[in-house]
Amino acid sequence: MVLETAPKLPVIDLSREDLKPGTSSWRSACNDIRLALEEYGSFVAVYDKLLASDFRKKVFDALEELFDLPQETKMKNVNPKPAHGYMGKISVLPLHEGMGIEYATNLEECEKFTKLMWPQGNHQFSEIAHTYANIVAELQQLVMRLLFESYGIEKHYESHKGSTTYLLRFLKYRKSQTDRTNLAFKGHTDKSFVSILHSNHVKGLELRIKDGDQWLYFDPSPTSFVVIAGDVCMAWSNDRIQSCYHRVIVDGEEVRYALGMFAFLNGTIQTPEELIDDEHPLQYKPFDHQELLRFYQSSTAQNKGDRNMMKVYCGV
Ligand SMILES: O=C(O)CCC(=O)C(=O)O
Ligand SMILES: [Fe+2]
Repeated sequence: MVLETAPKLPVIDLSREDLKPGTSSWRSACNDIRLALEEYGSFVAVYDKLLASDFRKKVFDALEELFDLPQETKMKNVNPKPAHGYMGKISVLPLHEGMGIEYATNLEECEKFTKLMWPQGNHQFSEIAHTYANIVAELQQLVMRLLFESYGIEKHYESHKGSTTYLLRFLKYRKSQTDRTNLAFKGHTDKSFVSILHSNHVKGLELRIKDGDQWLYFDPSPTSFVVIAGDVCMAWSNDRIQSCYHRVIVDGEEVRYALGMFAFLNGTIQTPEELIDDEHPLQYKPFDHQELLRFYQSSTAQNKGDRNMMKVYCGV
């Protein structure tokens, strides 16, 4: 149950004109982001870049058009990595359908996906997916830059940015006519470094803050993006940041459309030495993100849900 008295997620405005390196608003954004991620594993970023030229409406119209395609077409979105390709009626989540474009900041990848869905072509869709992916990648990079700077490790930021790739997922949720459950996406932590979620006006995303047993609900708005720390960020940060446990509930009759941008890293991931000290002894050995995904994939359903999976995989 979501308690009426539940605290709200921190909200951080990243659209401000004066948010420039070296300014006091930049320094306070650095601080706010680190505190939010350390205390909540998540925050709401206010970012207005979808609003220009009615672009946000085009995004959700495109999602509707995509999910209206026949089931056998959507099932052509195949990717062996976990939660990268089509998930839907074939999965154990009857209320949830998802599709994904890996490396979505590249136009060719968006075109490849579009060609699978619309062999006759749909130039507009690939443009929209590509533009959306790049807007949200820019937001993710801003968040990372602020976070690295607040830890005093800005010298590592460019290489981090250079090794980041993005999976864009399109999500649709609706109330089931037959099932009694309203749990559309069961509680989990993401295997990404960070994830950025955006949805239409329909509520559903709930998040649990560190060590708490209360669910906080997210109230969507056209300029709100939920930034969620994934398990990889938790290991990288030496447990300073806890990955955020979250789920999706569908209650009403309205269809919920959402988009998730998941950041993954190439190459070996290790905790920067600046984040290791007497108070924070090293918790995780260096690891590879793709191998972590394979480990996750080969785990039993029970281990997949284990909050200690990172410790089992690469704990010191
Ligand atoms: O639909 C959402 O807002 C959340 C989706 C999600 O948690 C995921 O795809 O990992
Ligand atoms: Fe998730």
